[in-house]
Amino acid sequence: MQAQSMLSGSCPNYKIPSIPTFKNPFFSSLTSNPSFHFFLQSHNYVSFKTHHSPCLKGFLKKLLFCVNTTENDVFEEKDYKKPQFVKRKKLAVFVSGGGSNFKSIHEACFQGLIHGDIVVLVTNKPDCGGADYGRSKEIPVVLFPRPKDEPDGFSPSDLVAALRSLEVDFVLLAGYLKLIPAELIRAYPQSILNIHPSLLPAFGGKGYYGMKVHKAVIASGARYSGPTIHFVDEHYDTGRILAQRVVPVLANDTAEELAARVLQEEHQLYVEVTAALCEERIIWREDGVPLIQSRENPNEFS
Ligand SMILES: Nc1nc2c(c(=O)[nH]1)N[C@@H](CN(C=O)c1ccc(C(=O)N[C@@H](CCC(=O)O)C(=O)O)cc1)CN2
Ligand SMILES: NCC(=O)N[C@@H]1O[C@H](COP(=O)([O-])[O-])[C@@H](O)[C@H]1O
Repeated sequence: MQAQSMLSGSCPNYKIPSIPTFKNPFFSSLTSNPSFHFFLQSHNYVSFKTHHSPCLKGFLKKLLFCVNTTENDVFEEKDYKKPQFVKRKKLAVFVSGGGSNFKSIHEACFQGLIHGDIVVLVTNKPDCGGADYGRSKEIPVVLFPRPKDEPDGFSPSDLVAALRSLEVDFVLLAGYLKLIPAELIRAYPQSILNIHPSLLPAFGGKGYYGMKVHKAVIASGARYSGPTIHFVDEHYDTGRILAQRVVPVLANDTAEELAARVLQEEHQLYVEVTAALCEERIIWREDGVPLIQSRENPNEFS
């Protein structure tokens, strides 16, 4: 039996065919069914609990295969009587500056909006605002990369080992201004996100960071800008785009005014995306485009 795509949260790293599949009437029966919901099972788990109404029971058994399963792994119906659990995730955040995105994510974890915890802060600027905030919250602060001619700081292999020992699940770059080495990217495939303050692929790449981005946007005459969250690959800002928000660029905007408008959207967007990441609601389309599955309506993707 050919492995088929699945849509529940019970099997991460699954692939789905291109969007037309979601017009399949089965999906509407799944999500329109009032009994399909999930709730926070405990501090450690988010559970996807499906009260098996008759129409749902058979449907789930047919549908819920993962690409990475074989016939032997077909989930038995009994499996679906037990709620599907999602483990609380461990996050590493990388900063170089003020750390307002880091703070937004940390606060969202504390408020229960993100099913995860920040277990380490990594920075190349140990005296930056983000590092100060991390220390004030008793989050371990790690220096990376090791500055030239300085004994402190981690090498790439040290950093990977440290993240592994802390059981980090995902890495979030939030205003980090150094190139992430291939070693770390290999160690965390499809698990490193970055937020950039323009609508990539425009105004991205080497030299495009902080106010430089907003100045270039205004100078270009662009009428819209906004944050992009993308997966990180070996180059600056070329990884797969996961989410964007659009804000207007006003005729008399200064770079500072535009930066503030974009940053406000960044804070909301990074919390929403990190929440989806920690709830395993990121789904990879067959053509390699990552999508976010709606929490409220699992057959809706954005
Ligand atoms: N492997 C990757 N590493 C990083 C990425 C990425 O996409 N892949 N994103 C950056 C963040 N970023 C844009 O979002 C970015 C940061 C810095 C630069 C840049 O030109 N940096 C300067 C040095 C600046 C400094 O040290 O003050 C440079 O490399 O010359 C461009 C884009 C984080 N890492
Ligand atoms: N190219 C990377 C880049 O420019 N990142 C940008 O740095 C700022 C960090 O602010 P914060 O430290 O207050 O989160 C944010 O605007 C982020 O998009």
